[in-house]
Amino acid sequence: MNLVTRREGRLYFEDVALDTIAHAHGTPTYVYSRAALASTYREYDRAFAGHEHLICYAVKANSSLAILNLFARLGAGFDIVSGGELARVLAAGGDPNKVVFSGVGKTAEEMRAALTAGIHCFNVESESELHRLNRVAGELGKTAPISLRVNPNVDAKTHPYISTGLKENKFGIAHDEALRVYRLAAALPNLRVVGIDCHIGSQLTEVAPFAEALDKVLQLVDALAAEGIPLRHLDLGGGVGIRYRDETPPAVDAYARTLLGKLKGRPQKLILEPGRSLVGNAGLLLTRVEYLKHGEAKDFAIVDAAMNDLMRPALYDAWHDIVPVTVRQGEARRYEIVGPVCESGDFLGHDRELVLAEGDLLAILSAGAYGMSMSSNYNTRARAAEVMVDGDRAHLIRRREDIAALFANEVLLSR
Ligand SMILES: Cc1ncc(COP(=O)(O)O)c(C=O)c1O
Ligand SMILES: N[C@@H](CCCC[NH3+])C(=O)O
Repeated sequence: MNLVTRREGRLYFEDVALDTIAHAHGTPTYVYSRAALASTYREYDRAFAGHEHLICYAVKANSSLAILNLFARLGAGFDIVSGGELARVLAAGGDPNKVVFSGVGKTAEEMRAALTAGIHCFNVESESELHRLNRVAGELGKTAPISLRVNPNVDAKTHPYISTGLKENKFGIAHDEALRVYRLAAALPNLRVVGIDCHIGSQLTEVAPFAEALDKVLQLVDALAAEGIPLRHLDLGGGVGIRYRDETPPAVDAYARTLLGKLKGRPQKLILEPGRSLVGNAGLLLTRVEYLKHGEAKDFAIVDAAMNDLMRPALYDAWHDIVPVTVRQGEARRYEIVGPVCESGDFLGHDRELVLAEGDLLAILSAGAYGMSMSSNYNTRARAAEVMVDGDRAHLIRRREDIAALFANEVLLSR
C-alpha cells in the first residue's frame, strides 16, 4: 500500500492532501492512516493464524482512544502498564478479558482496578509484586491469573535505553530464579498460574534474539510441566522493529515462521504485545516552518513542533525522515530542524537537505509510535491535535490541547 504519495507536488496520506489537514486543524498535528493501522494488525493476525494466538497491542506505543477502538474492533487484546492505560482501553471499548498487565511498579490500586475489570493476566515482575497481588486479590475475594515475566538475559541488540531482557535491566525475574518463584506463586492461595511472559526489548531488527528468548522460555515451560505446573499461554512480548531509515527489520511473516516452528505441537496459546510495528509507520507529525535562521555554523529551520511533541530524536538520537509537504524549487541547504523549546537537545532532525521557505509545511514520518504517547507539556506547550485519515476523509480524533487545561489543576496560595 502506497501510504505517502506525491501528486502534482503535494504530499498525500492515503487520499488526503496533507496541506488541507494543516489548513483545517493547524499544526503541529499528528496524522494517522486507518488503512495502515488495520493492515498491520491483520498482517500479524494472519501470520500467526496457524496457532492459537492473541495479539495484545502495546498501548504505550500510541494510546489514543480512536486507535485503541480500531484495534478493539479488529479483535485485538491490549498490553497495558498502568491503571491509566486500563481506563483508556475500557473507555475505547476494549475487552478486559483480552488485557495483559505488564510493568515493574503496579500499585495496589491498579491491581484492584484490573481485578475488578477481570483482565486476562498479570505479568508479574518480582516476588514482592506476587505477594502484593496475592493479598489484594484475597481482599477482593478474587483469584488473580498470573504469568511471571522472565528475564532471559538475551541481548536484543537494540538501543540500550530500550533493551529490557538483560540481567542488568530492571525488568522481570531472572531466568535462574523463575522456577523457585513459580513454585511460590503456585502455592499462594489467591493466584492462579496461567502463563509465562518475556519481553527483551523494542525496535529489534533481527529474529535471532526472539528465537533465543523463546528457547529459554520453552525450557521453563517444560521444567514447570514436569513439576505439575502446566501453563496455558506463553507471551513473547513486543513485536518486530520498523524501518525509520535504512533498517531491515524482519517481516512479520518471517518472525512468525520462526516462532511457530518452535511452538509446533505445543498446547500453549501464543500472546504477543506488538506496539511500534502496528502504529509506527501508520502515523506522521505535520509541522510548519516558523523561521529560517542562517547562523554562522549552521542553518536552522525552526518549526512549530518540538521535543515535547516528539521526544525520540532528543531521547535516543532517533532518526525520522522529514519531507516537505509541497515541493519548492530553489537551492537546497542543509538544515537543522529544531523546535521552539529552550533546550539545545530540542531537534527533530540534523543536517537535512531541503529547499525551504518560512511558512512551509513538513511531514515527520514514522511518528505513529512513541510520539504522541510520550509527549509532554514542557515549556507549557499544549499537546498537538490528532487526525485519522480514512481514504479521502480526515477525522479529528483529538482536539489541540487547550492552554487553560494545562494549569487547571493548579492552586494559587492566598499569601
Ligand atoms: C512489556 C512490553 N510489551 C510490549 C512492548 C512493545 O514493544 P514494541 O513497541 O517494540 O512492539 C514494550 C515496549 O518495549 C514492553 O515494554
Ligand atoms: N519509547 C521507545 C520504546 C520504548 C519501549 C517501551 N518498553 C521508543 O520510542 O523507541
